[in-house]
Amino acid sequence: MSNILDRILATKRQEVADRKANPRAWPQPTPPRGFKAALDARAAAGGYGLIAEIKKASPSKGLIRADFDPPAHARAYQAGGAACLSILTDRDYFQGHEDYLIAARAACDLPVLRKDFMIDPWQVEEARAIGADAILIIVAALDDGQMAEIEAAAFEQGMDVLVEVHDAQELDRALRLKSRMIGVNNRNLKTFEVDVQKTYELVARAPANCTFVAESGLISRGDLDAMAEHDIRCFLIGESLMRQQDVEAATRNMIG
Ligand SMILES: O=P(O)(O)OC[C@@H](O)[C@@H](O)c1c[nH]c2ccccc12
Repeated sequence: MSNILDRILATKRQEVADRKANPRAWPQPTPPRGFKAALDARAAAGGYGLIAEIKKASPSKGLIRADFDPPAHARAYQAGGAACLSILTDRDYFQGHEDYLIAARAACDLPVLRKDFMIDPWQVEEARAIGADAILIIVAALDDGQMAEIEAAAFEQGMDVLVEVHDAQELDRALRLKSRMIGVNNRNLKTFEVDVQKTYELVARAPANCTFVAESGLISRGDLDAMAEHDIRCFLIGESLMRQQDVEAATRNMIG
């Protein structure tokens, strides 16, 4: 039985093959905006470093936001105090699009993570070409050699890398890479189960010199304050902000 992550990766392999065969031409992007530096600056100043996600839909929740407007959401997140953006570009499972990233990034000054399933360094070049300032490496999706190759491609383009893990074994593998920006996804991508305890479990095993990001299932200011007691100050939040009519106010209430 294949799980949802396996299905997504199978679709992605086909998509990448099609894109390589019919590449789009992109305008020259502006230089990378420091993604990790923006997060670290907020945490160092005693605040919360928020990666606010622009997500229309997901395989676990279906449609999340009907009046989906990436540039407006980008401006609202920035005005509400977010440090960075995460923008889903996967079409088949998240109703994302690379044009959403281009439009959202042009509408604000925040560094942007291309949230997609990276399986090939070719996608890293494409990510930079559309303006991404950081990419995601999902440890559960790749072997060590693939991860290192994708990371090297990103660094070569001046981008940061968020390395995403879900258990202690994946964290050990993540720490063999060079990036010191580690995300714990509280959602298991194979079952969709969400358990914020994952963050608490793994923060204890992460080295002090890394930017540690708690991801998924964070709903309230209280969730963040509880994590801050454990020195977790950076967060990736999508659904709970995207569901609010007033995204700017919701963002400010979450981290202000
Ligand atoms: O919407 P949430 O529960 O706040 O979660 C955001 C983000 O963590 C989630 O979208 C995510 C984390 N890692 C991923 C990998 C692929 C797709 C999506 C994700």
